[in-house]
Amino acid sequence: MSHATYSREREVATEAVLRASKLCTRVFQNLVSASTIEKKDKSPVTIADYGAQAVVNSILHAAFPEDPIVGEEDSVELRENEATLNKVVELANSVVNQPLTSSEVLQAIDLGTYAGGKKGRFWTLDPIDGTKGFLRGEQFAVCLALIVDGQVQLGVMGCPNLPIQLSKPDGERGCLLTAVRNGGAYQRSFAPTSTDTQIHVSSTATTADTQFCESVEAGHSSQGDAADIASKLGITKPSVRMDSQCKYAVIARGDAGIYLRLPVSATYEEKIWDHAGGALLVHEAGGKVCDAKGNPLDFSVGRTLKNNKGVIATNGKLHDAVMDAVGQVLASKI
Ligand SMILES: Nc1ncnc2c1ncn2[C@@H]1O[C@H](COP(=O)(O)O)[C@@H](OP(=O)(O)O)[C@H]1O
Ligand SMILES: [Mg+2]
Ligand SMILES: [Mg+2]
Ligand SMILES: [Mg+2]
Repeated sequence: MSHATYSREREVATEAVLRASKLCTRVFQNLVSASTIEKKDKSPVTIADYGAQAVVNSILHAAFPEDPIVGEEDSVELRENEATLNKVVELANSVVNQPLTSSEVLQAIDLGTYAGGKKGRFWTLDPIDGTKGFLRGEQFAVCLALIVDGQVQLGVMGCPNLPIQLSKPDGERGCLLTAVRNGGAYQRSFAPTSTDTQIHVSSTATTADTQFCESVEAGHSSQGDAADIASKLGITKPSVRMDSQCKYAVIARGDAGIYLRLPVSATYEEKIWDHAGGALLVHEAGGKVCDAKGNPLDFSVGRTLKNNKGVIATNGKLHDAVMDAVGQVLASKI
């Protein structure tokens, strides 16, 4: 089968994500302390969010000046706060080759205001997915994806705190995950000499034996519904709770077989940058992704997944059984 390999896009996206990941780790080490956590001070993650978006957008823009970007952040509040802006500029410049001025940093951030849609190609960026995980020192991810005519073609995700092997939490951390449509899903470490290893979903066909994962945040996914679904599937092990699109990564690597993200409100629309790269990773690793009604995720309708409700990702073999249980539990709700 012939297909686009997006090799140049992949190379540039990898470089951008690795540099932004380095920036995030630097912010965590220098600015997050017991006292910021205790005070629920969100300023470190705000700085890392802006810095990572500036770095990724400026690298993308230099390589592909015509490509629009749908990014989570914009510079409106940053323009009001000079002290924060100075920190963002300093941090961004600590990971890029060509230093940026403050106005270039602001402009780079605002390259992310594109509306998305079904025609042409654009990037979508979540500079830090899992902001709450970042502040807790747990999982977060820098997530970048390329969407062409409404379909995700490339996903690159940097997960600085994710162990290379989930079963070895004290082993090497920092995973770079990449998927290209019809080209497979891959993982490597952050080490410059590391090379891609192809990854695959688990082959488990028995729901009762499966590890399921969900968000840490009760406000992002209905954990009550997830528990009811797990119980219908005969799953007795507690869920693995993890922030960010690292959940898609652990499904794609076969560490877990089911990811449930069940609607908590009738009005919330999932954002495309929260799912584009992760969904392609699972698909290319041999799994399946859809919404709570079984519909494919529709990345062609703007900045949100307004045609979908919730997200279910599985290793594929378990998909029908999971959707059956989801249907029973959510029947009267969606
Ligand atoms: N009510 C809600 N339902 C589902 N997702 C929500 C939500 N409110 C916020 N989110 C999204 O959940 C993302 C984190 O996902 P998870 O819970 O899987 O870690 C957040 O990304 P950011 O952290 O990038 O803002 C945010 O976009
Ligand atoms: Mg996010
Ligand atoms: Mg984010
Ligand atoms: Mg956010």
